Amino acid sequence: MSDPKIIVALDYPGAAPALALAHRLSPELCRLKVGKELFTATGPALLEKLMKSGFEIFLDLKFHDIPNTTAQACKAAASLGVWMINVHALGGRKMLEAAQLAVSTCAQPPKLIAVTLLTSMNQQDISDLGINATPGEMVLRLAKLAQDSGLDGVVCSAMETALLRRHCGSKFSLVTPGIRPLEASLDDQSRVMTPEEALMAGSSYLVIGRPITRAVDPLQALLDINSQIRGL
Ligand SMILES: O=c1ccn([C@@H]2O[C@H](COP(=O)(O)O)[C@@H](O)[C@H]2O)c(=O)[nH]1
Repeated sequence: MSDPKIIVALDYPGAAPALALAHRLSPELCRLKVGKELFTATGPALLEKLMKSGFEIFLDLKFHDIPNTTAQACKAAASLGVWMINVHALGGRKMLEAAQLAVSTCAQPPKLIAVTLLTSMNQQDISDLGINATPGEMVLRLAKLAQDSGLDGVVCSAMETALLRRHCGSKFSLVTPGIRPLEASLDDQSRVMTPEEALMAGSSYLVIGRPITRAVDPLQALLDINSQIRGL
């Protein structure tokens, strides 16, 4: 089976545009991400349709709550048959361990990863929270916590990928949004890298939304990026 590196973020308000795009793409070229907007609008029914078309799904709901609530939410998400789910590392060790335990008891456990520091955030945003650390220091600390808690990987920016590869090893999944091809608009992202830079630094998977979904020809945009990263 192929292991496409690109995860296309289906950030749409409803099922119709998401399915229209999915029908133009193919599971050999990409995986798909369903996030808060689309899942809140459509629920599990859309996931079933996408999975029937052969796509592996990253269900990006970023659970962050007390341990019991997060664990039960992870169990419910895992039962949907998706490839990967996530929680916020800032929920802390007890929450992460509870989530991991809940997922591990499922018949077909999805990958479980933790969001470290959102790729939209920069040094000023961290300082505003009263945290005295650089993005790299904060991401490393949260990634180690996620790894110690038994998770499969983290969401980070590709700017931290090389650092995390050194400290967390080659098997830890590093899933990186904030990917922007050269000359693409940054939109609301702060810590960004190009697809080639991210994979050369050691990213496992690249989450890409608007540079593909808002392209005049989304399939061509995906094919272009796949050809830029071929062999990396
Ligand atoms: O730190 C994070 C965590 C999640 N995301 C999600 O990834 C995509 C990125 O979309 P673009 O259009 O390529 O900016 C989006 O669904 C976010 O919710 C993230 O960007 N950063």
